[in-house]
Amino acid sequence: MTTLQPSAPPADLPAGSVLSVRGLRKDFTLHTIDGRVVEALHGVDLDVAPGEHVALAGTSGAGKSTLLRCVYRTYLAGGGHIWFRTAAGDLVDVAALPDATVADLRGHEIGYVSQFLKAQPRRSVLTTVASAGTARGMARDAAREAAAAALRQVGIAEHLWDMHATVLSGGQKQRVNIAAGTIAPPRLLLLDEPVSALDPANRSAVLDLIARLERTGTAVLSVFHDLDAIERLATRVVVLGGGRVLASGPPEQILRDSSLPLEVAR
Ligand SMILES: Nc1ncnc2c1ncn2[C@@H]1O[C@H](COP(=O)(O)OP(=O)(O)OP(=O)(O)O)[C@@H](O)[C@H]1O
Repeated sequence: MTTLQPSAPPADLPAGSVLSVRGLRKDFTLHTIDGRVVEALHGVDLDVAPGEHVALAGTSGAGKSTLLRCVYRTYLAGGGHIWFRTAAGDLVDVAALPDATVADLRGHEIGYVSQFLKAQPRRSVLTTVASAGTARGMARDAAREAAAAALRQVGIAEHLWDMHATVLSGGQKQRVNIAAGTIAPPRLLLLDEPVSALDPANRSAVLDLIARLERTGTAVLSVFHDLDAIERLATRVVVLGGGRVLASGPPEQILRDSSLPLEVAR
């Protein structure tokens, strides 16, 4: 994978932010359709502070998932910077870091939970969650204890813990996924529709867990297709449209602004 050229962080980034995205651009070239270019992000700026939960909103195709994937470096940015403040206090540009450093950050400081669990074959539910903890530096026994607590919290019954995660239902997998993604809370948690397959009771348990993480200082950048979840959890909503930031503000203001292109369900 290639990387952009590293550069020094600008002096005017907010002092306390965990994440400061500046001028982020991303295009996709569709080689199978005559090299057509899809312009997904056109120069996005946003900041997330510790304990802050920034929810991305906007119509389908606005660039929300692409933004999360650029921050996690699943996609390489086409331009701009993704400044991340590490636990050691260094500001690093995720868009320009070597792959090995990105892998290390993912292991310890930046978590990503999508709507799908990538379950390893023949690995039990408890081991799936515990190994996410050991990957973040927890001792084996502590990770198994924390995994049990996280599974209880998201309502996965004990008789399921020794089953292979691959055989669970969609909603069960999604809850195992969130337990694994939050077992050792990262400094920055990226959430891409983490409750899309859940019934109301389980959804509520997962939202409680995310709220608790925020109170312990985890910075969250999320996509929820659900106005309730945004109202309950977000401290700020950033509305994207056509790959640009259209508006940013507190949920109570943004979600009631009928002039904004929001696409969320009640
Ligand atoms: N891997 C890809 N290859 C080509 N185009 C892509 C790719 N990923 C995203 N896009 C395009 O980038 C644009 C933004 O997509 P993205 O998935 O970020 O939107 P979104 O706001 O998350 O939408 P939704 O709410 O429907 O999930 C869309 O036009 C999409 O087709």
